[in-house]
Amino acid sequence: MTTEMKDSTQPLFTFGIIADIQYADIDDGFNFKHTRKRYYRNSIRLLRNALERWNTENVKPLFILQLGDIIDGFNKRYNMSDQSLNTVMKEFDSSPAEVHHVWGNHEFYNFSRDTLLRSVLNSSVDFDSGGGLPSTGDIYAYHFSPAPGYRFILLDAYDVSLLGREESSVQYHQAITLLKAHNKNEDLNHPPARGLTRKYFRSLLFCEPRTMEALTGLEKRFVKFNGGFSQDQLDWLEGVLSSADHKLERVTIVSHLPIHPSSTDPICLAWNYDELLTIIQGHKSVVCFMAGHDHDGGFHIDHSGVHHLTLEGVIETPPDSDAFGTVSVYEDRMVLKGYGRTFDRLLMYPC
Ligand SMILES: Nc1ncnc2c1ncn2[C@@H]1O[C@H](COP(=O)(O)OP(=O)(O)O)[C@@H](O)[C@H]1O
Repeated sequence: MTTEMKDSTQPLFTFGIIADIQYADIDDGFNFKHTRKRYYRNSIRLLRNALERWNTENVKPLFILQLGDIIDGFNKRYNMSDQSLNTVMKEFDSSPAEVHHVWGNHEFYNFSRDTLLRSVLNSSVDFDSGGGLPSTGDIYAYHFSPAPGYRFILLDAYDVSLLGREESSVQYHQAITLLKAHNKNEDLNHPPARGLTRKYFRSLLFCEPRTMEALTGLEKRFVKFNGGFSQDQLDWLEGVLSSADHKLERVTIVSHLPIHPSSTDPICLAWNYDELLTIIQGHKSVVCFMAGHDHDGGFHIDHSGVHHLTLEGVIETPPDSDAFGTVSVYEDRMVLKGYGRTFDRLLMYPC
């Protein structure tokens, strides 16, 4: 190989990914169902491990994607929200690259939407690449292009939600109407009836979509700790993706909530995941969708060849392990190098 020829093993660029740090200066605990241990103090040590790794990689990441739930909701109860956010952001000071922050439910347990928009967690302020924001001012979504031919889009999965929205807002009204139509429980964090198993569902392939959703447990997503994407945001996304198609870009979309039922426990899905899927499957530029929220992680390649990666959560990762990754971007693929609980994955672009 001559020196002029491009070395195909050398990535065009790399980036880091990490999800659900949920830091709090409190003793270890458990998730709601008491099935998973949560290591609240140690999560900052695992973030440190990730940053140390990214700082010592041969090819330093160009940016880091922090996929939401950076501090835990318990901070609010102990009046430690600002203090804990400062602690985590101090760790990020040693980041070798710019950090893009996604917002999850725990951001809204700690802060109002207005506060978040004015906070260090609003990375759109630094990285909006010109006209990148939806026209409605308080949707936290933007896109950026770290290298020619590549675009990343951050979505606001709590745009229509009971979390972070004023009760008088249109979005709150839409959220409560939708939730109550699907969830009859007094406590809206408690999911609606489970539905039947997937095995039984296979024999019922031809039933109505709504019945199918109930039977497969997809209705479980209608809980207060999830949210959805407004029509304004979907219209904006359509526009960004049409432009990316036109420019023959490779697009990766990120949100706190996963949008493919096969990439997560359905209790973690965005409410209108189906509308998102329809949009991204209609745009050939999209190669990958990354999310957090389901701490067990998940992965699926949909019928359009789009990769749906749900990253394992730091908060439920034992102190002797890790949960983060470095993604190397090539002309025909992305390669995820996972650490600890996070798997290595080859993400070939759809043809
Ligand atoms: N089955 C349930 N019934 C009632 N509340 C629940 C249920 N599952 C979760 N919650 C509540 O919803 C919120 C989010 O749940 P949690 O498991 O802590 O989510 P996360 O993974 O985002 O931390 C918490 O306040 C939790 O207590």
